[in-house]
Amino acid sequence: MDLIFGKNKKEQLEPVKAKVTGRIPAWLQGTLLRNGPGMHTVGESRYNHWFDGLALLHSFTIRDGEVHYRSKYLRSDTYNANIEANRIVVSEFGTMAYPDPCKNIFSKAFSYLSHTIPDFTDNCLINIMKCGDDFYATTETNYIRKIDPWTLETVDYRKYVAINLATSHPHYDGAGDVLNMGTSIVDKGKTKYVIFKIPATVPEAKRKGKSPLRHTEVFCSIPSRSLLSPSYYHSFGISENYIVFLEQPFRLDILKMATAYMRGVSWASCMAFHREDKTYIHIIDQRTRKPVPTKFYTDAMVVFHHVNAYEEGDCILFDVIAYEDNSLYQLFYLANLNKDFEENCRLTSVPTLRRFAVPLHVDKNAEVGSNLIKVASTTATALKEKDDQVYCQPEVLYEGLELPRINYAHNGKQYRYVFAAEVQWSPIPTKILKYDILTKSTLKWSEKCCWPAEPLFVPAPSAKDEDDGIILSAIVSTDPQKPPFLLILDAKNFTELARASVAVEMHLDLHGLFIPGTDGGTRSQTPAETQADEAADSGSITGLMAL
Ligand SMILES: CC1=C(/C=C/C(C)=C/C=C/C(C)=C/C=O)C(C)(C)CCC1
Ligand SMILES: [Fe+2]
Repeated sequence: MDLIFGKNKKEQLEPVKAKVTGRIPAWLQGTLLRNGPGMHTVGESRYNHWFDGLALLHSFTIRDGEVHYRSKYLRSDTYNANIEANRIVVSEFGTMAYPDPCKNIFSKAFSYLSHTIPDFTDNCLINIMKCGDDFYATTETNYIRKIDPWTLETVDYRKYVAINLATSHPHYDGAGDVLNMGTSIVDKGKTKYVIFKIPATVPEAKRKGKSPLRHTEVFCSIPSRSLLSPSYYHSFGISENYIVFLEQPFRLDILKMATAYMRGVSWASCMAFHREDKTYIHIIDQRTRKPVPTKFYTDAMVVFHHVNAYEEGDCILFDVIAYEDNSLYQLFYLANLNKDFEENCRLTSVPTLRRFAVPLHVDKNAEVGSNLIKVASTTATALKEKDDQVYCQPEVLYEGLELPRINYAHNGKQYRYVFAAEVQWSPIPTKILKYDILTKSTLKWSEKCCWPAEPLFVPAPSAKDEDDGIILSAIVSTDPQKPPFLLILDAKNFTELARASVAVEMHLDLHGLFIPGTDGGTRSQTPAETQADEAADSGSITGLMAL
């Protein structure tokens, strides 16, 4: 297990050709670009948690049935400072670090001393976001990093919107505009959740060569129930007209965070799950940009991933992967992910796919205790309570899955299939599955000693059905005889179409995206082109030039 989790991975800067077996569909052309932690020790110092690892981007470029692989560490300030000091000098989720006192290399570190809420890491290890023509590596702090082979420019969200944390799971609308949300901790003492929009394109006259990020606008904000302990969240949901945000009782303690550096404790130790509290369900109307005033709530739970949300009849249905507690984050301490991990790494609650139903119009005269959900497609309930609150109870659809993906063309709309990794009592996936919400049946893929990453759906060009397309997943193995490979499954029947094996040490990644097209990855931007882009402040890049 240490091989998969704790070991530093070498970057593969030159593209290496994969050995393809089977047949890759001719229409599948593009680059699968993914992100995840790849370096867990620097010099003699080691990170405590798997989510602390330095971001390693990797990509599979598929063209005319051939696949090329490459990988590169994100040249963040954090990476550069660590490498230069030859030890960890920037704090991460589970590791508190101190700047190198001998070298004035890293200004971020020094602002720890002068701000109540310290400057966070720019080690963007979780996901990739597309913004207009640009791609960014993302994490959960205020930093995103434009991925460009020459500049690897850092972008501080705070230049455009007042937030200290942001999710690494933005949504996209039909026009490609980005919708994301973050938490503003220090805005005049009013802790709030901020939903913001970054347009994909800006009319030339307004753009003046500037990045679309300059046109970021606050869409709506929601005050935190508690000023000093806002909710932690990893994603949110959107339907055609609404946004779903869960204010869960898994919270950050701002006072603890402000003193963490002095006390020598990690950010993770400033988070706590309050099982005695409720989970508040905020529904924001995208047309009015205002929250629906009714107070909806459910029992305490921990959600990292929203799957989808859509409107049906007079209610909004939304699906999430939920836990009874926060044991997931506890299990990814590297000390647990060793040879005894089967014993050490048991989740105390299995992640379950739960469907919630929230009534959009609450009849003031409805009887207390009555179920306000009238749609026949779900057994989820929403009970009217005496103080006009509504208590929502979910329908459990499936037990034992994480890292959900859908056909994104169905995001916000009625949908049928969830692609995910199967996990039971251990957080590490051993199977990929397709769950059919309509028939409640599953299809699975697994192979001995194989550890699959999040399965990503790519639609076929002339797709008619929701599952007309393929599934891509990067697989690492614990069998030294079996090199890692990109698995390509037919999304309809889950049969293997092809695999592309590469003789490299591959890391287990977290999230990513597929960039369709034939130009990705083969052409590198020349320094002159980059300079021209930079001058225009647009920095357009395509495909694998991102690495
Ligand atoms: C550094 C930092 C944070 C980092 C959180 C991370 C890195 C979370 C990763 C989550 C993943 C990978 C979840 C997968 O499902 C916090 C807690 C926001 C608090 C502020 C400082
Ligand atoms: Fe995630």
